[in-house]
Parts: sequence; C-alpha cells; structure tokens
Amino acid sequence: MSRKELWANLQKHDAELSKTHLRDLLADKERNKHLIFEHDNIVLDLTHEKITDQTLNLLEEVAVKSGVYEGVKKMFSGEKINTTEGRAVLHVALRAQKGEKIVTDGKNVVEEVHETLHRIENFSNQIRSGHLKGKTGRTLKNVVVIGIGGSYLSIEFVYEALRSHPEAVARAQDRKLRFLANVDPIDFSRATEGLCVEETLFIINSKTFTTAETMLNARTCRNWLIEQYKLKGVVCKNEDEIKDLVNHHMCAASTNLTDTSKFGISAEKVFGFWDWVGGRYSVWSAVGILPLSIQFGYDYMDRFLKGAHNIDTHLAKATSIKGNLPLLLALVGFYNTSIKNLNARAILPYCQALCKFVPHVQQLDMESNGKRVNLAGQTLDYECTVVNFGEPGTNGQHSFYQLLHQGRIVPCEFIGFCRSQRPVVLAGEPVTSHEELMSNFFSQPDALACGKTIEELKAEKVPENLQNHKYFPGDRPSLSLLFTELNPYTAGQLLALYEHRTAIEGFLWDINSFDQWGVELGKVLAKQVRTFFQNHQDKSTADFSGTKFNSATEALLSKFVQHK
Ligand SMILES: O=P(O)(O)OC[C@H]1O[C@](O)(CO)[C@@H](O)[C@@H]1O
Repeated sequence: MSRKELWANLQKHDAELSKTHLRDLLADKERNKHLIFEHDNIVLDLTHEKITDQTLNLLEEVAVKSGVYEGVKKMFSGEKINTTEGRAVLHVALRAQKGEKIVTDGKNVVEEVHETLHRIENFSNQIRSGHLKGKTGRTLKNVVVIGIGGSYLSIEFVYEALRSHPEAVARAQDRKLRFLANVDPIDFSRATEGLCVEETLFIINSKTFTTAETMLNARTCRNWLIEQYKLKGVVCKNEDEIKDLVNHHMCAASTNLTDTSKFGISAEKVFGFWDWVGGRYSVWSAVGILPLSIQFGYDYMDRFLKGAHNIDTHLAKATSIKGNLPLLLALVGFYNTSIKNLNARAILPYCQALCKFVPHVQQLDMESNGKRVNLAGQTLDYECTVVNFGEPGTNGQHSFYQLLHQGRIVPCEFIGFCRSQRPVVLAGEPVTSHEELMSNFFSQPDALACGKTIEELKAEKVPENLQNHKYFPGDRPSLSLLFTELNPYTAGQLLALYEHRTAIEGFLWDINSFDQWGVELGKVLAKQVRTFFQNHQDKSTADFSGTKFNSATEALLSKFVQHK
C-alpha cells in the first residue's frame, strides 16, 4: 500500500471511531491499559486521545512506509538530511557522551563537541570563581545574552525552567542572567537597567553573526560599555583600548569566526559551533551551555545534556512506535493534524517554571514544519503542522480554555510534575499549593474528553434556557506527560522529546524540517525601508522618488516620517 493509501485507511478508521464518544472509549479499561506508556519515570498518557490500540497499529504502518526509522537513523548518523542547505542535522551529537563516534565529512564531531564543552567548563568556572574579571578587576556577576530566535528562546526557556530549582538557586547566588533579543530599544534598556558595567559580561549569540537585530544590539551594548566606563572615569583613548575593554566584557558563541574577530572579540573568547547545528536546536551548543554554565555551573548543565541524551538513546533504539515516547508524540500529532484535520495544538504546562517553554516550541515546531513543499520541492496537497500556542496552567484556564471546552476543537498537551520545585504547605489548608495546581492538571483532560450532557444538566436542575449554554460537548482529544520533578535532567528530556517529535513529524510529511526559507523575504524587504529611513534622517515629509513601495505602505510611511 502507498503512503497515501495508508492515510486513507486511517481516515476510514477515524470515521468509524468518531461514532464512539471519547467518554465511552475511556470507559474501556482494557483500551486504556494499552495507551499509557512509560520511559525512565516519564509517563505519556494517550488515553484521552481519540485513538485505540488499532489506531497505533495503523500509525505504525504509516511510520514504516514514510521512512521514519530510516530518517531517524540518517539524522543520528550525520547524513546531510537538510538537503536544501547541504547540511547534516546533528544536535544529537551535542549531547553525545565522550567516546561516542558520529562522523560527518570524515570527522568524528563528538571529539570537537567535547573539546568545546571542556573550554566552556573552564571559562565558566573562571568567571564563577572570579578568576576572570572585568576591566577594573570586579567579578563578572551579570551576564546579558544578546541573540534572537534559536539563539535566545531555548536558553530563556531553560533558564526559567531551572532558576527556581533549589540547587540552581544556591549555585546562582547573586548572579544575574538577562536576555536582549528584540532590536526594540526598550528591550536594550530593560536588559541593562540597573547593571553595573564593571560587573557585566555580554555574550553575543549568533550562529551567522550577521542577524541584523543581534548585530545592532551587540554594537549598542559595546557602545554602552564604552560610555558607562567613561562615566566612571575610564576613557578609551584609541582602538586598542576599546578592544581591550570589549575583550574583558564581551564574548561570543558563533559559527562565523571571521566576523567575531572583526567585531573585536579575541579567539579565546569565542566559542564555536558548527553548521550542522540548526539555530532552533542550538541550546545544547555554546549558545546555551555557556551562559547557563556561568549562571548555574557546568556540572549542573551537564545533567541537562544527559537528560537529552537519554531520550536520544531511547529513540535511536526504537523498533516500534509502541513504548517510544517521541515516536508516539509525533504519530499522534500527525493523526490529529493530517487525519483529523485539526489545525492548532495547545501546550499546557502545569508548572510556572515552564513559562517560556511554549514560546520556544513555537519556533521549534513552526519554523521547522511550517512548510509548503516536500523534499523534492513539489507543492504539498496537505497541510503540515499546526498553530502551537499555550500558557502555563492554571493561568490559561482563566484565559483561553473557554474556547478549548466549548469553541473550536484543539488537541491539548498537558505537562505536569509529581513534585514541585518549591513546595508550599500551609497549615489548615486541605491540600498543598502544588496539589491544588495538579487537581486541575488531572481534571482538565476528563472535562475535555467527557464533557457534560444535557441529561446531566437536567439532573442538576439547570433552567432549560441555560442548558445549551452550559452544555459541554466533550469528545476533545488531549495527551498528558507526567514527570517526577523539573530539574536539569528532566528539562533536557522534555526538550529532546519535543525536538524529536518535530523531526519525526517532518519525516511523516516528507518535508525538510531543518531549513527556514520563509523567514527571508521579510528581512529583504526591510532593507528598502531601512534605506528610506536613512534618507529621511532629518526630514518630516516623505519623498518616495526612486522607491518601489505600494501606495498603502507609502501612506503609512508618510505618517511615520511626519511624527517620528
Ligand atoms: O543565530 P542567528 O544566526 O543570529 O539566527 C537567529 C535566528 O534567526 C533565524 O534564522 C530566523 O530568522 C532563526 O532560524 C535563527 O535561530
């Protein structure tokens, strides 16, 4: 059977299954037993998805026919599966253990990875111990990470996920880690607000070292260094003195060693990585491990790498989707998207420390799989991936859950932890705060799946005119991921699960998940606006001679020039 015939089979199966309400499927204990999976203390509960064991059998056939297992093998072995850029996709090598071997272009990249990790370990230890100091001999207690997209989102996610973990609190002491991503000057002002220049280190994170926003922010920070030092009576009299200042207070993580050097950062302050690391997968490289090791210590972040490696091994060894967490996540995602034609998914961590997880997954998933052509460049006759959104629970419950329960059908992904990083037990309260939070984690999937019938409302004596308003149709799919606690190891596992889900979904859709040509056009068009602004520095009336804007954009630009 062809791939499309297998999809058609699944559609038939889904049509048959749609005759049974999810509340009735859930009443089947035998079915439920087959839909709960566990790996290394992570539980993946698929009982609240609109599936049965038979669905998984049919999905297994799709996985085999779509070359998912080959795709995974090629990725892990360093084949150049990013075909439009001629690159391997080897973020898994960034968390490979010392002594492992992954060869691409004739080189065992794991050796290079560990050399860089060793440099990061030394450098971060030296900053943390105060051995490496600022220009005036002060300890570098503040780090500002300058970077955008993959060079920012994942690092902020990990920082937020760990910063309340008691061990992380002890390790961070009075260190500050801040982020400067947006070229909006408000972001610069917030990132540097209240920082003592003598105690501040900037890390320029940019794979290409050409991203317009990051480079302007890096120049703005360099200028801030010079000006702030001037205010303290330390004046740079020539380029060499500026270079010396920059070298005390700036370092970089990049693949572009030529431009980092042109910027004035000396080689020992540059932490390289490789073109086979996609931006949205780069937290495992110096981009993430350097700032996070300065904040929490290298040995702590090593556990994050180990968590991801655990999931890598779990996936690499898979011979069936059953029991394999990333494969199951991907195939259920594919089922909801391509078979059930649902076009969004809500990611709902019941953990405030995961407040930046969804913004990262949005880039990871939507930049990877928001595509319109297959690997051969042919236009697809199906949609790939969905709008990913979400908020930590229970906050989201007081915001957009109304839609989830009574509006459009959106598959939900609940992420929870058995233990809180910061438990609160109040005398006289019937449950702890964490139990209160988790009461919602456990109840929402049932509310979505089972709903509330008119009969139930009648039994509750709800007035007839309100019955339809208070009716919950249910039959809404969700999955739950339950971890024991959020720490560096499980944060690594969680992120690797989602990374692999995205890659596997890409294999199922026969697309290249590792390029992002769609972000280019807007960047190119911004160039002509930039030139227009350059020509209007001291003008309050717009002159469009020689430009190619349409009349609508001209009208808006005129207003801007008039009021700027
Ligand atoms: O790390 P760089 O090269 O500055 O790129 C930043 C981000 O910009 C993008 O290219 C999108 O514009 C992302 O893929 C990347 O993570």
